[in-house]
Amino acid sequence: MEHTSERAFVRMAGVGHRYDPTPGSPMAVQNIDLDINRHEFVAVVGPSGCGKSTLLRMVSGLLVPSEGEVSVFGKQVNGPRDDVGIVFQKPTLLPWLSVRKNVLFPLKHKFGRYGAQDEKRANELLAMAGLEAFADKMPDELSGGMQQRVGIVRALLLNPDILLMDEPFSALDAMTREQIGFDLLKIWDEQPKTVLFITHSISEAVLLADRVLVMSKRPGSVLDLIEVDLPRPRSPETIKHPRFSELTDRIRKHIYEPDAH
Ligand SMILES: Nc1ncnc2c1ncn2[C@@H]1O[C@H](COP(=O)(O)OP(=O)(O)OP(=O)(O)O)[C@@H](O)[C@H]1O
Repeated sequence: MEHTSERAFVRMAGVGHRYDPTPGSPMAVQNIDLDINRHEFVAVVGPSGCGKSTLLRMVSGLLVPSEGEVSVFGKQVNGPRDDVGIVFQKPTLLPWLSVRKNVLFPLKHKFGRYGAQDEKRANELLAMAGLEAFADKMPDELSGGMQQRVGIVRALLLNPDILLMDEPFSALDAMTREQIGFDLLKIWDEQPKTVLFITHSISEAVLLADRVLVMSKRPGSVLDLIEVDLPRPRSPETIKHPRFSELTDRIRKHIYEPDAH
């Protein structure tokens, strides 16, 4: 029997989707073959509307592909999964709950209650995200960057195997964005997860990921899958690495000169 650790943790095989089921209607994404290893960090870049979110929704199980198959640990995904945490562009915190209670809310929603152990873990994760002093504050007392960190901690508290992030930092200013990226890597290093991370920022993709999936314009397919062979831990120094500009240039060429390939 094949050993599970030798299998791709997330596998997309011939995956495609059309929102309009009428035969002959245009595909949103097509022919996606991608294996993601356990605890790998894969970033997805590509032009607007190429189907990045569609891809992410198919991995989450919220969307069933009209072609091909998505599987996790060898089991086909055919409905919403429990072991997936999702972080969107906006954290949508509940304004009437404190930061800690916001973070604990999904547990309460899922199991009807949470215990002292959960609160302890919430406090640990909040500390890891630099939010220790803000746990009892209300969301509107926090900056946008802090609120987004709360959203990430909330997704991590359920300890999902897979973390899906859909342009999680795009509403943030450049400085906060870079810092929160490094904070995410620190958390990922301490609590490894399989991450699928959508971004419009080529440099962010290279700075954070193990591999970058470059998608073509609609219907989105795989243009390139780039191994980011930059040393870890990544830091602001990584940006000065000559390989960093080589990799970002390669992606930029795909995006801005797609016909050259
Ligand atoms: N619910 C839907 N119904 C019909 N068409 C949809 C739906 N959601 C997305 N689409 C279409 O599918 C294509 C891919 O959309 P998707 O949101 O996955 O792209 P994206 O790469 O994430 O875009 P962006 O970078 O602008 O966020 C787009 O052309 C979009 O209009």
